[in-house]
Amino acid sequence: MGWVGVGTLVTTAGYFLYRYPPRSWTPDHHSPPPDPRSQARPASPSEPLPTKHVTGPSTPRPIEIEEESSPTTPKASASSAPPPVLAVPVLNLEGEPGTSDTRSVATNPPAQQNMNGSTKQQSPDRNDQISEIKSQPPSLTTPSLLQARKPPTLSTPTANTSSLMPPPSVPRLRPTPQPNRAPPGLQPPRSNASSLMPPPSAAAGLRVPSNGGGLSNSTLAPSLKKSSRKVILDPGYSPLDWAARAANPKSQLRGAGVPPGLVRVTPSMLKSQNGRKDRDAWTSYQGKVYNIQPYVPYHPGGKGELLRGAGKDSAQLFQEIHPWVNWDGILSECLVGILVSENDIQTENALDAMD
Ligand code: HEM
Repeated sequence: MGWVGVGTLVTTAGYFLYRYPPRSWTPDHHSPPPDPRSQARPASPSEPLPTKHVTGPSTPRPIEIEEESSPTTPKASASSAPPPVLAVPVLNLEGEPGTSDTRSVATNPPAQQNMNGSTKQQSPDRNDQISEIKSQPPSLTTPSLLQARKPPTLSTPTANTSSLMPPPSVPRLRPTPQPNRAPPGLQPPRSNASSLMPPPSAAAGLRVPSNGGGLSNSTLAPSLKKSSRKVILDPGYSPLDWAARAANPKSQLRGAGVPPGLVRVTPSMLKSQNGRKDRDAWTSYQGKVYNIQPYVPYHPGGKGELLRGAGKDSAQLFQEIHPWVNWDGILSECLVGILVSENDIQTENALDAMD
């Protein structure tokens, strides 16, 4: 692929250099040479091509070569084969202009036919002669070199028409790697540690990760999946109102008739405290029993939700719905006692009886 591209580039460049510059050069500078060239051509007009090509404007090119290497070309022709040598340069130089010159449409088809037929037959001779010419006259100028290189391009006559197209990809524009950094003024501000913290909320001080651990997928799932089931609390029952009430020692949040100090609560006792029949609602959480009755009007989830855990352990429900809520921070003043088994109470009562 690379060689093909290089070859196409060379051929196109050579073609343009050959086509345009020579026109300006040949008529201006070398008007006389065409005559000798035309004279030299008749010597080789064994084929019909040379005659047609003589009319082509490409005649001056060979003249340039002859002018520079005119003494050499006759020598080469004399050494190898005089008549073919003279004919070969004429054919090479004239073949291109013959095809390139579009003066008359009628001349083109024969020129191509001649090119096709002649190139196939004469291409090896041309190459040999061209190589001889190159080797013999070391003082060949750049245009001569270009002309010598052109024959390979002429091997494909269609390439002349296609060569009119712009060169494939001579100027390869490599996109300069632009730095991704934006101007200093446009750079986004670095996120501080504070920006990553959750926004403060009214109950922020009351929320802590449950079990002292970080948030897990299970903890975030309920808040993302379920819509808010919060209820509209009555005036005076906001979280702040509850905090104020909990801070008041006269509130007696543990319930009336509860002895001071922690009470040993059996499962049967807990079950009886279900909030019915004018009894306070107790619930257990992590081995501790709380009186949740005073918190019912303050519960953001509503009375019914909170009372679902009345008379039993609410750890599972609590963890499923809002594990981030600081249970102990909210209900610390509602702590009644600790949950014990029925056997423990019986043995204790037996020991008390023995005393
Ligand atoms: C049987 C036990 C409980 C159930 C079934 C329950 C149910 C609920 C429900 C459904 C919500 C609304 C959640 C939402 O916004 O989508 C809620 C919110 C809340 N509950 Fe409970 N709850 C229970 C126990 C408790 C307890 C014992 C406390 C206090 C220690 C409490 C404090 C809260 C708080 C602070 C919110 C607001 C949460 C927030 O704003 O993110 N809940 N509860």
